[in-house]
Amino acid sequence: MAYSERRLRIGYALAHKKRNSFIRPSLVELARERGIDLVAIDEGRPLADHGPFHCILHKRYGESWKAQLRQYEVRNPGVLIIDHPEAIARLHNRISMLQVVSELESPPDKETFGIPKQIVIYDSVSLSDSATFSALRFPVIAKPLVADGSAKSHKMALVYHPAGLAKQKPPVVLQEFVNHGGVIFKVYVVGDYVKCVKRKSLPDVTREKLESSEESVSFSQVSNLTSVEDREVRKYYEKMNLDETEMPPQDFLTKIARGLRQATKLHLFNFDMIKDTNVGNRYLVIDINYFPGYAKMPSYESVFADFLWDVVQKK
Ligand SMILES: Nc1ncnc2c1ncn2[C@@H]1O[C@H](COP(=O)(O)OP(=O)(O)OP(=O)(O)O)[C@@H](O)[C@H]1O
Ligand SMILES: O=P(O)(O)O[C@H]1[C@H](O)[C@@H](O)[C@H](OP(=O)(O)O)[C@@H](OP(=O)(O)O)[C@H]1O
Ligand SMILES: [Mg+2]
Ligand SMILES: [Mg+2]
Repeated sequence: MAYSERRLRIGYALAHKKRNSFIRPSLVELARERGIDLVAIDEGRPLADHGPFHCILHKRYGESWKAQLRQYEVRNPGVLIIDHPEAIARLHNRISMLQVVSELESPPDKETFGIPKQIVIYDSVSLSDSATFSALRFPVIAKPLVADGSAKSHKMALVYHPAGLAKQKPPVVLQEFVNHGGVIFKVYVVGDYVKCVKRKSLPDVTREKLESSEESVSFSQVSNLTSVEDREVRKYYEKMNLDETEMPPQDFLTKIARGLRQATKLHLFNFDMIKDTNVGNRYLVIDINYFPGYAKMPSYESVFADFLWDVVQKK
């Protein structure tokens, strides 16, 4: 790629934790060498007092912030907002998030994709009414409906039996648990760039396990776990070899990523995918996250420098 004399000014508005994990010196330096200046947007001052920017990267919420972005765009029609709050909001609800996947056409390839069967429950009365969840097979995962990045929104439970539902807090999504060999594929999307990595996931649930287990078990952010306390689970991971798990084909992932990008109008997200062990070559998307932990992606610095340069040129 030819980098001209032109320099790009990219403003970023990120919460403290995100800023620390994403805006690393290695990113700032590589971007600078390639003619891109990454400039912090100070939360304590109005956005209008900042700039000018070619592009604004952000993961910040709230009505005031949304209004400021709208106003900034009106006053600076050349600025590129990555991404628009209305588009991001779709990922803050675990039903609308996966609805996008269901609307995509699964390619007539060897591999197919979809989402697990799920329902949403808004009140405690329905949680104790077996008619509500008669269409679901247990175990299920109870996930908070809201997925806004808060610690609460990551708190889940693997519910083995209907009796375990009483403890769950509506509004909650009940999603069928699908055995997938304990490996999850995290597919990072940065514009046209698509990179898949493997991570540890929840272990498969055998029939014996289902019969002998208590009603439910709580967990949070399994794929980011650094230590595992449960002895049985630890043994499962020791036996499982992540390296031996075959990656889904890149062109298959690229097609899904492109479909999701077009449908959501988002540039920066990742999606979690599992492979159903009971159905050959059937993949299920279970989660989509806006602006995920990109620094865990190999060479994220150059991927972002290329992306920012290209996306501003296209505007
Ligand atoms: N339907 C499912 N079948 C099997 N395992 C699942 C299913 N849904 C979720 N999991 C497991 O639970 C984990 C957490 O679920 P999910 O990804 O929806 O939560 P999250 O808190 O939004 O995660 P993230 O940290 O990626 O935002 C997954 O990484 C996977 O290991
Ligand atoms: O990259 P993966 O493994 O998918 O996990 C990410 C979550 O999905 C993101 O939601 C986290 O970012 P936020 O804490 O800003 O929501 C993000 O936090 P990070 O950027 O601080 O690493 C990660 O935990
Ligand atoms: Mg996830
Ligand atoms: Mg998520």
